[in-house]
Amino acid sequence: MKQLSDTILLNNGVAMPCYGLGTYKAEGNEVERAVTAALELGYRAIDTASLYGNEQEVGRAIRASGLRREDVFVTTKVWNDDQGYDRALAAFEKSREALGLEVIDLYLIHWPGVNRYKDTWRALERLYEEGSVRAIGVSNFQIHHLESLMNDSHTVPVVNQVELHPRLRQRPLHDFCLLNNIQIEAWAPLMKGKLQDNEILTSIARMHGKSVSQVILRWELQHDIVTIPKSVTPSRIKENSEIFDFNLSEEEMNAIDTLDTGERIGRHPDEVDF
Ligand SMILES: NC(=O)C1=CN([C@@H]2O[C@H](COP(=O)(O)OP(=O)(O)OC[C@H]3O[C@@H](n4cnc5c(N)ncnc54)[C@H](OP(=O)(O)O)[C@@H]3O)[C@@H](O)[C@H]2O)C=CC1
Ligand SMILES: O=C1CO[C@H](CO)[C@@H](O)[C@@H]1O
Repeated sequence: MKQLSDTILLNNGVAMPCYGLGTYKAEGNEVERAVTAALELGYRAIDTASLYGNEQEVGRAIRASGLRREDVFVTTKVWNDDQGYDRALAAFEKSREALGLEVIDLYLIHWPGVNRYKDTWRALERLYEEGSVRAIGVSNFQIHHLESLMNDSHTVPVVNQVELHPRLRQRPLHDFCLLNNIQIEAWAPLMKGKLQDNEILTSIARMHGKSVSQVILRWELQHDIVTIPKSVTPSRIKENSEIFDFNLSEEEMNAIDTLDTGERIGRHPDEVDF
């Protein structure tokens, strides 16, 4: 059975924890306390972005944790306003400074946007080649964005972080990523709490003496999806991480798979023109 500290091997050989903490809409002391609590509980990956305005607090909590730098996997992202070669390099310096970390583990293009993600990708490749980041990837990329990027570049993204939860399984995109050795990572893995009353989930949760959130996160892990639930509530930070002591049966996995309606809570990447 997987453990909280377990990692998956990315396509460049770097190990990434299969589970971590999201930090969107978590700011100031609240996010600092959440990251501290998570690291104390054994979380080893933290997801942030320049957009979230919390890199300083996230970095401070990581640096104060007493953990060795190599034991915490830090992801941040270049926002849409900073797409393009020069702007992305400058944005990276700001993120690195805000986090107070010399090397970032994973740097992602936050959204594909329209035309500039290839220039942004060249900037990320440079950061990777010079050792400022240990891995580079993308977020919210559709199959056609990935194909277009890979046709143009010798570097395959290690990760594609996309909206994914039982209502949005992302099967074709996940299959494409599996074929191309790109790790899928789920954002809004709990659909921001919207599935708490779902009957299939509540009945499976009851069977295992677990919560609906724990069942959803376990379903993601068993589908080999990296998951990063966000919470600033200490009891939920703990609850979400207690998913390494039970197994969903094939039948239960299939039952949760039937919840896929394609419903999104975020924007569709093809409808967003930044
Ligand atoms: N690349 C991208 O474009 C995006 C990336 N992300 C990343 O993914 C992370 C996770 O996604 P996010 O959008 O935050 O949504 P999540 O699905 O993780 O849901 C977070 C919400 O659920 C609540 N919650 C957490 N745990 C529980 C629980 N056990 N029971 C009930 N409610 C719970 C939280 O409340 P509370 O905090 O009050 O406890 C919060 O309101 C983000 O934080 C961010 O790091 C997110 C969106 C887009
Ligand atoms: O990372 C993010 C946080 O959530 C936002 C809205 O849900 C997204 O647009 C953004 O990409």
